[in-house]
Amino acid sequence: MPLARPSIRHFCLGSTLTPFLYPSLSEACALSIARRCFVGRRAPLARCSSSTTESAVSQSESYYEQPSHLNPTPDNYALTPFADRCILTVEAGSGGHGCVSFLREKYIEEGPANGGDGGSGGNVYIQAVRGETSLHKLARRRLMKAGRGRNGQGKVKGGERGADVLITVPVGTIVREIQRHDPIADEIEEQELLERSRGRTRRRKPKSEEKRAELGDEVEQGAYRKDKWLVFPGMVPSELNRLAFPPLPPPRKSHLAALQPQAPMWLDLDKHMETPMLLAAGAMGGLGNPHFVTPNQYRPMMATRGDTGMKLSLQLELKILADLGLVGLPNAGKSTLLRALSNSRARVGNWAFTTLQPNVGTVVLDDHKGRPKVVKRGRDGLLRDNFTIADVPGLIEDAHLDKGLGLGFLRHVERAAVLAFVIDLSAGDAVQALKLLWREVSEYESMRGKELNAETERRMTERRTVTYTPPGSSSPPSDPSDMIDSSEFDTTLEPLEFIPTTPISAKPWFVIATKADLPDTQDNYQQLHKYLAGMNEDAEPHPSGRKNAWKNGVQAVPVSAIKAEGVEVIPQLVMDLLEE
Ligand SMILES: Nc1nc2c(ncn2[C@@H]2O[C@H](COP(=O)(O)OP(=O)(O)OP(=O)(O)O)[C@@H](O)[C@H]2O)c(=O)[nH]1
Ligand SMILES: [Mg+2]
Repeated sequence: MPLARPSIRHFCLGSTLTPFLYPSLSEACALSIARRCFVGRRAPLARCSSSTTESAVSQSESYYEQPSHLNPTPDNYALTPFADRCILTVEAGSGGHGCVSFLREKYIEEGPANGGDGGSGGNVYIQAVRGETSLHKLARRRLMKAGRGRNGQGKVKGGERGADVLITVPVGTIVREIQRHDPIADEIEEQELLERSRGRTRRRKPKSEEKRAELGDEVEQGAYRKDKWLVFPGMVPSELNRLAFPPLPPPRKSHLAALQPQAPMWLDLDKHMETPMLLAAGAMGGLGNPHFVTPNQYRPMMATRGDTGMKLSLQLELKILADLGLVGLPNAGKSTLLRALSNSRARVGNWAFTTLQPNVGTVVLDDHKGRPKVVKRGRDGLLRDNFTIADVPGLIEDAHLDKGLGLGFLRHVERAAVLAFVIDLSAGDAVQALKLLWREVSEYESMRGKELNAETERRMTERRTVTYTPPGSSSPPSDPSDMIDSSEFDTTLEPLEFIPTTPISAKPWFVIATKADLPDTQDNYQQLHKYLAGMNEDAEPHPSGRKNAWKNGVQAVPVSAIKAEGVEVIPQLVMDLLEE
């Protein structure tokens, strides 16, 4: 399909009309722009004389025809792989097995037990880091598994610890637990239930066999369990039947397990993390045969197997945390604006839905090349030298009914501190366009509000611990062999529930009126300006129709993104609004 380029013929007329982008129209705006203008700013790129000459016409015409950074050909863009949702199964490492071994030396035929303990399994950590921008790598991997501990060896050599894994995610990722299978936690719970049913309120410390023998207690006998015990290699079944097994040692958890987030896990990683955070601690290794030496059994022929690591099925969702979110109809010029303000190479094309995934650009306020600095401090009191902008796919009328690309992408601007409504002055009534955008944004807000209520209700009724239930059964399995492999975890991807943030309508916002270089756009801008002035003076209601909506001197900035005219005022405006 041939790609439609903008018709250029009449553009030149517009550009001659906008040497300073409507200074006479908006005294207030011009004043504020002048106030915000940086000292030593570069002159606007194209300043035309008021008289339209032949040469000016042809110059302007060639300006629009010449591909440039701001007027790129549709194939001039950088597309980074992107995914903002994924399901990930993480598995903590299983413990290595204990070892059954005996000292054998010259003249010591039947030496004492000297089997080492198994190493513990590797841990799974998560870290939100600034450089990451997408979850696509995790979406492809689907399973992250920590290393298994090595088995113990003779001469009381303990097994090596399993390798840890680190999951790095972009800042702004929300992690929610879907399912959990923790065999040791289940075992501990089962034992506690058993003890409670026997009428013991407090767990008694198990006495050692020696102590019991001293006290004349009957020594408890355990039984052989294939999933728990390891016996001396080469032992035949008849020997195994004669072997007296001690009671199984109580289930053990790594001391690191106390640092794990409580179940059900819900993490909002909205800050850069200097150190990783533990998600799942590795399981303990098995005990070597010296642990089972008793006065009666000098050479125990058994050791325990390492514990199985816990498995977690997690849902990850990225909600980009940009300072400024661009909201606009398709083809309004959002991506061009992003290119004009940052070094982004977002795709630009003269058709709707050129942008299909969010783009984030960084506006450098001071590039150490003599460019004026916007002097503003962030909330932490530090001088800010940049801010980020998120450009998302365009919204259309009835997007809340899933038309166009729906409202899903609004979640990327939902957490932005400031919103900019990008309105195309050449595409009909700007006021109507602004109202339409706000209508869709309010629909999104009410949708999220309902989700929040449902989520609060759900959390109130939900049990604190999450247990794994195999498909088709209503109660958790009692036999560990019933436990199902992680590959059978339910991996349906539902949108994550609402995380309470500032309502969108309560965020500071302003309007960027684009394509101000085109002819016959001044009237449209004037109408928009009048409407916003009326709204600021309470003569007009807020376009969202909400009560506590923000309207603290909303401005409309006329710009020509394609020529980078008028965009210089945006950084200072955003920095001022970021302080609101
Ligand atoms: N004359 C003029 N044309 C512009 C301006 N800004 C953008 N355009 C043109 O408008 C068309 C659409 O621009 P985009 O930046 O792709 O618009 P968008 O809002 O990102 O569109 P979607 O990604 O589809 O939502 C392109 O042909 C741009 O060259 C402007 O300030 N003046
Ligand atoms: Mg775009």
